[in-house]
Amino acid sequence: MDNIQVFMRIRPLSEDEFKRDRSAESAVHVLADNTVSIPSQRSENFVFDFVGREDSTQEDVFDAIGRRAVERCIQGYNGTIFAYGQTGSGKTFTMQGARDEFTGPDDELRGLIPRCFEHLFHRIAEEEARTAGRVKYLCRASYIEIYNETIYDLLDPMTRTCAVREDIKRGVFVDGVTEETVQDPTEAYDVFVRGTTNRHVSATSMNRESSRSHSVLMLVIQSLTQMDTGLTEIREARFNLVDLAGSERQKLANTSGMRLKEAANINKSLSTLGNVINSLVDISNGKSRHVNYRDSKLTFLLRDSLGGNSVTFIIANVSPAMCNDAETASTLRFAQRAKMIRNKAVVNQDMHGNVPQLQAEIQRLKAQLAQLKGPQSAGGLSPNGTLRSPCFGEMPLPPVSASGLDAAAASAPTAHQEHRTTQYLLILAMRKLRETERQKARYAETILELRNTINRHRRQLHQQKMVLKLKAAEVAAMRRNAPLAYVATAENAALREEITALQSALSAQPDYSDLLIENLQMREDLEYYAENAAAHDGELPKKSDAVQALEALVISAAFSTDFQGAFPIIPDDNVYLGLEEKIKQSQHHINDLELQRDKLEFQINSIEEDWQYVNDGARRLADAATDAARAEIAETTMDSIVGDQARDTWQAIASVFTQRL
Ligand SMILES: Nc1ncnc2c1ncn2[C@@H]1O[C@H](COP(=O)(O)OP(=O)(O)OP(=O)(O)O)[C@@H](O)[C@H]1O
Repeated sequence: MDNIQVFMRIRPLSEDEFKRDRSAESAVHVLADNTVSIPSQRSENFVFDFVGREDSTQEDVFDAIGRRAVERCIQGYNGTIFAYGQTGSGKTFTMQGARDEFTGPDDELRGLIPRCFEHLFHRIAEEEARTAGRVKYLCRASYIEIYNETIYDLLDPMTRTCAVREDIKRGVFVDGVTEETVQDPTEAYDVFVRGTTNRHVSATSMNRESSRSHSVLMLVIQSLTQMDTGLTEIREARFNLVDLAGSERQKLANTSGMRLKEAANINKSLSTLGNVINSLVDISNGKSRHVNYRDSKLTFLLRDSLGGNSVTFIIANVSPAMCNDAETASTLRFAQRAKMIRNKAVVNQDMHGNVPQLQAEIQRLKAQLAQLKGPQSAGGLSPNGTLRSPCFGEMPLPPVSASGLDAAAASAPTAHQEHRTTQYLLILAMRKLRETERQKARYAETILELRNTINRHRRQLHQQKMVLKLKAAEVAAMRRNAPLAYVATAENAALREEITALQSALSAQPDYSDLLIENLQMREDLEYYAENAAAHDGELPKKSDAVQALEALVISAAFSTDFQGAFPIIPDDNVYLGLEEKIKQSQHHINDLELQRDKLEFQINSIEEDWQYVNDGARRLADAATDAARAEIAETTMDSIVGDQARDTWQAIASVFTQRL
């Protein structure tokens, strides 16, 4: 059992970060070659297998990680390198390098991927030469992107999306993904560049950012060794180079539509990764836990890399800036936890040969078994012709022909060598048997998990139906209460009409000032007449009497009934303002009610739509005749669903139908 190896890499401070912090002080303090802390976050000390400082070169990182990973893959072990960290922390720089193009082995800034290609093919050439051609290597490369919980084939962007599947023979694999044979670093790098270009093109045309998706470059390294017996030993290692999406949590607030779905899926896949790691850490500490690998495409696909059959390396990339110290601390905590996971890597090997060769080998082995293993040994032949194994108890042996025994006796000088071959083949058989047992246990676990999920979703479905009913009742009640809204609207309309009438009456009324002007005019006239009255005393009334009379006339005229009828009453200003305020309040109230109604209707519609998709999809799944058709229905239905609960339910239903999704 080997722990996952964790390497931390601090990138140099960027210009923007320097401007923002106005300081070049690093948030990360390197205390020793493998120990760091973040004082501004009052963090504990973090201990890793290797700490790459700001001035670490790409060559340093390759020497610490890439070279070791390639060596293990050449021997037949699975290997994985993950680059983890917040957006902009240097994941792509570490994995790919500074440029999108491959400028050759002299480029100092090329990353782990090109360097691994170079070392891999250099070692293959060495091994083939050392064994004088008895060992031959074959490499295949594929390249995928996981975005929004969907797998895209980056080497064939025109194809539909791919599905992750599992079977006893191949383990977990991406079904239908393009695999290209590569024979040297340039061919391998060409595959990588093509995939990267397709990723950028898709990102631009589909309006998505590469920092929001995971990319996985997968190499299958097969070695074929020709044995003296005529049999061929096949070793197969899978080497995954993974550039993860930015590890910061995506904000769901003020996000909607595709962006909301995207952010929710990134959070989901990252939190699943965190949950898987937490469960594995618990298991390493002796607790019994179920690991939910199937909760995200990434963890399911890379199941072996986390707690399984793989030599795994995690590179925790961080920024040194003070403004990123919280994210940096979070990355280091994640990496610290991941370091506790224990993997069990074994060489993946198998034997192949034609039927006569295999039959001959079996005969020879049977003979050796009969000859070399006595009934006294811990594992050996019992008198009744069965093989006692320490692991499996008594197992019946295939019949041994007399000629086989004779042949074995005749070949006594090579008995020791053949005994070793027998042991070797038996170990292989045992391993296979154990692997099958483990697989069976895993299937049983998965079935149990699915049953639990289905039951949980049944309960959720029931609850959702209840919620739906309640919401429908609420809407019905709102609709019943709608007369209130109508009353308010009618009241509002009546008030508006009243105001319009008042305004038109106001404009139709002769201006009071006109009357005053007329009054003043008349006063002037009166003064004129009064001045002349002295000359004509006795003919005209006195000036003061005339003014009084005129004023009395005006006042009495202004309040006479006839006058009131001719000029509508001007409302008081306060009444007018009060009315306007009332109208405004009614309008707000109506708007609120309408908003609430729209919101509820929208929620109900999306729930109903989701369930419609789920039901339709389930019906179509039941009718679908082939696995491929079922997988397609499962994928397209999933894309159409927005709500999380409906998605979970659909995943459970779809996986029951398709069994392997
Ligand atoms: N060790 C380093 N030395 C010099 N420059 C670096 C280093 N690491 C990262 N950079 C630079 O920092 C910037 C961000 O790096 P990069 O794109 O690799 O981040 P990332 O983590 O992959 O971001 P995303 O999640 O958005 O893909 C790039 O301009 C890159 O060239």
